[in-house]
Amino acid sequence: MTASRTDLPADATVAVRHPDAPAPGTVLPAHYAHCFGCGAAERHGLHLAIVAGEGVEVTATFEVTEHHQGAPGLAHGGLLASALDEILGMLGHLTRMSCVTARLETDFRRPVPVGSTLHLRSRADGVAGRKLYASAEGRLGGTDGPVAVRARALFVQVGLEHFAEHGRPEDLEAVARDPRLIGVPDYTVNP
Ligand SMILES: CCCCCCCC(=O)SCCNC(=O)CCNC(=O)[C@H](O)C(C)(C)COP(=O)(O)OP(=O)(O)OC[C@H]1O[C@@H](n2cnc3c(N)ncnc32)[C@H](O)[C@@H]1OP(=O)(O)O
Repeated sequence: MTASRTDLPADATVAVRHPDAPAPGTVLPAHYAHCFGCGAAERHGLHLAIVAGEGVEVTATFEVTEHHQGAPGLAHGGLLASALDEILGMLGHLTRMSCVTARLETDFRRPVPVGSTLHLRSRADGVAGRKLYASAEGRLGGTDGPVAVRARALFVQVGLEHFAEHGRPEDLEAVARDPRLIGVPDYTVNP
């Protein structure tokens, strides 16, 4: 099989849970109130409530509704990838790395019907310099249910200037006025 750009490199080390990471079972704060994946203020968002697990692992449940359709009665694949991206990105809460998705590889194994509950789980597979490698899955109906979607991802650690330089000015100004819109702790910026 051809090597993938999300394969763990030989120099990768184990991802370490930050000593100040929220305890297992804690619902993690949204990293941004208007985030499509986890923000409560985003009316059209997924509103994922993501829970810290043991080690560098998080979980969430995603209720698939008629607003998530791609084909009649079935979830849209891009939207499922968004849910996986979100639960993968939230691993940064546990490692205290401010990361953005560089690569996301998704396998769609089964159709996901409207009305189903997708049980999402992600975990960090390793770290190499600024790169965090992680994988995630979504199971239908229960944590032991059949795997419907699976993803592997590479996140790259960025400094706060990434957001300051590239974000839309009015949104950055809104955050400056109300810092509570950002729900991340003090991240480690330089590894
Ligand atoms: C708080 C976080 C919450 C997360 C919320 C959910 C996640 C998201 O939706 S994030 C939004 C979507 N993602 C983005 O907008 C990111 C857009 N991309 C970028 O800004 C840049 O390409 C970025 C930051 C990823 C990398 O750029 P840059 O900082 O210049 O680093 P660069 O030197 O190119 O790459 C660093 C390393 O990653 C590797 N890399 C970068 N992109 C990729 C890729 N697509 N595939 C494989 N490897 C890659 C590089 O090869 C390099 O490896 P090495 O260190 O071994 O040489």
